[in-house]
Amino acid sequence: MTDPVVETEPEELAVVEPVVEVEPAVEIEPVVEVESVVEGETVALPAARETVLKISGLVKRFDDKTAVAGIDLEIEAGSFFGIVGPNGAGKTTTLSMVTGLLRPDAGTVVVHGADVWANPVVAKRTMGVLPDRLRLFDRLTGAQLLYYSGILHGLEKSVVRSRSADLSAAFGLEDSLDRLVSDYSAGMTKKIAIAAAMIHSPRLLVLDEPFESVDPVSAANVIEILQKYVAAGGTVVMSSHTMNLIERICDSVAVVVNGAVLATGTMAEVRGDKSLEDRFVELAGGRKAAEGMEWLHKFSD
Ligand SMILES: Nc1ncnc2c1ncn2[C@@H]1O[C@H](COP(=O)(O)OP(=O)(O)OP(=O)(O)O)[C@@H](O)[C@H]1O
Repeated sequence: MTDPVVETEPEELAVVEPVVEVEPAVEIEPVVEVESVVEGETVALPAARETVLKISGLVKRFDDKTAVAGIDLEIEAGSFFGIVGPNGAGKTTTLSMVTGLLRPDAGTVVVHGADVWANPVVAKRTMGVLPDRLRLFDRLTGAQLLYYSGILHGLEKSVVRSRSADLSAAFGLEDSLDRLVSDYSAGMTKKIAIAAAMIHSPRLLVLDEPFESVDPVSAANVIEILQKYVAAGGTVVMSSHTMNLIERICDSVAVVVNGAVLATGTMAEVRGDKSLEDRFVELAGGRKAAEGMEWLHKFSD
């Protein structure tokens, strides 16, 4: 098969004035105040926020292994939602079914009213996805990957160019846009993949382990971009093993163990009076004592 020919103008991209602000997502009112009369007094009540993502009865089996055993979650617009769980808990399997990459055995996923499996074109239009294991077209340059991502989402070329410039500046990738993505470091690959997921300003970003391999300075940068996106009404759903990071940046969380949600709610509700890490370890079945490894303490030479 011949390599795809992509029309990009990297030189032009490089000279565009970089703007660090990422364009805000599709505008959604973050919190709506409504007037309500209670016993003669007028008080402001927060209106119910729109549900962006509704996961109902999601199940996935691989032969005799049940990876996801009936997950229900409802995520509101403007949430920064973290999914945490031990290795093999079913986080990636769940997010793959949410984003239309893996067909569920049972259950439904509805994104902004559109069923991901019954109405995939509409549902996927409102989503930006950072998949597990970075399934990217890595024989493209960074500029080409951003260009393709924008054009495939139906953006005008001029919009793709200006957003590519904004994103590459915001993610610190301006000097690497002409290099093949396959030659990027793990952290750079993650950043270009997140940038590609954001280029069409989706209402919902689903990010599987977005900060794995990303250095602390870049992570702080990416977090700031995501926080501004959420403040503008966008919604982030991300998985991570890094408890203090999730605790710091997410307002809501779900703890998934053995394919089931053991706790979900606001960060304060799930954490209680503990740290998220202690609560997580408690829900995940406690720490394992490292016994039976005495051979490791007697060196073979
Ligand atoms: N394609 C597959 N074929 C067979 N088993 C699979 C497949 N994908 C996942 N599994 C199994 O499903 C379970 C859940 O895996 P999953 O990758 O969703 O976990 P995870 O919570 O994302 O783990 P980690 O934190 O280690 O990435 C595991 O037992 C895994 O071995």
